[in-house]
Amino acid sequence: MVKAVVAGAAGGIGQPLSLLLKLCPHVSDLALYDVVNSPGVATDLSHICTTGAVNGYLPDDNGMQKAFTGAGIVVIPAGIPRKPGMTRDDLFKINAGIVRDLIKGVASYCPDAFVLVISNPVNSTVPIAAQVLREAGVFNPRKLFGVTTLDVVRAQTFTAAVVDGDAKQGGNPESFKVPVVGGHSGDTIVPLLSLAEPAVTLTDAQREALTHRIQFGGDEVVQAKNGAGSATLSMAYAGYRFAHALLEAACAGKTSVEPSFVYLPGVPGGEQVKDQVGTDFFAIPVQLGPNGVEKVVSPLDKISNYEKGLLETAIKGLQGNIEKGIAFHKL
Ligand SMILES: NC(=O)C1=CN([C@@H]2O[C@H](COP(=O)(O)OP(=O)(O)OC[C@H]3O[C@@H](n4cnc5c(N)ncnc54)[C@H](O)[C@@H]3O)[C@@H](O)[C@H]2O)C=CC1
Ligand SMILES: O=C([O-])CC(=O)C(=O)O
Repeated sequence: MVKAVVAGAAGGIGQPLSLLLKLCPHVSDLALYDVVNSPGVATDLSHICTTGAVNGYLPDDNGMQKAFTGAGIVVIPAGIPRKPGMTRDDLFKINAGIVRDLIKGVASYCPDAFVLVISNPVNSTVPIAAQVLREAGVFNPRKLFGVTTLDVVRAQTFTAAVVDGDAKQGGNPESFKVPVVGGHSGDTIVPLLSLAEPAVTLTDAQREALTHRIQFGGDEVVQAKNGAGSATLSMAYAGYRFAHALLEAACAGKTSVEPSFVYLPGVPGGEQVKDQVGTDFFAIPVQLGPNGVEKVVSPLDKISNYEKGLLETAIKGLQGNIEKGIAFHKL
């Protein structure tokens, strides 16, 4: 069992994600850190009759140090969300500094923890996190993850919705596995529908519409919430799903393969993918083990020509986002 930290725990994602972690059998101790309201959220959750203490911390009185010390996993959904008309990159100005400061805390107080970055723009905040950890001499690329699971969840759900009604193709979202690679914003998101399991048969028009819906699923929620933020509940589910898979591997020896945005040169099998895509950071299926990334399980040799085109576009956008993150915290 491990101590888990949620940084940004009082927010729209942080609260339901903390609830799910309170139910997780691998979490012995839940530390909720935020600049506001975390003690209240912690007290509320502490009445739930699952084992494991819950404590809330604010920045004063060395709250970050108390929250982070001894953590085995730190999940970071801290920072501002989008409003209609904004891109994820528009969040960089504020969220870059928030992530940098939280990762400094990780480096000082729990350098061995798994670090799961949810805060947007993920394509840039993960490179920032890597830079801060590297500067502190504690960067372990096998333990740093940009959480892209919501793209995978959407790919499952939306694919099932398209094939629903076709008895041969199923229609139960939970039965689908669709790898999603690249980054986490618009056309840097590359769903690999040709590798869906079970296989799905789509017309060209269906494939294009489905790809677009997965790439811009975040915008769908931002528009529907109409100024009240972006995806929170589906993100809490996705963040928990990834954290749970990692803790199953770390605490119960049950490995699984999940896509995540990782530092390619630092993970086993990552160099070959870097040779193909040219970027240092990339979302790719990775096998999870007790120490984090065991190895990359790349599907890139098997993708369709249509997906090769998507990948080319994705790489162009991704490169700039990564460079922006690196430039923000130059060593
Ligand atoms: N990776 C992904 O797939 C997704 C990422 N996101 C991103 O997650 C982030 C959070 O979204 P929401 O929860 O909806 O926002 P929110 O505004 O509801 O919550 C953010 C929380 O972070 C806290 N916070 C701000 N500065 C902090 C600091 N320095 N230390 C600790 N906590 C701090 C705030 O007080 C607030 O409670 C956004 O950047 C959003 O774009 C959202 C959905 C999906
Ligand atoms: O769209 C946003 O800003 C939040 C997000 O990353 C998502 O829902 O995928």
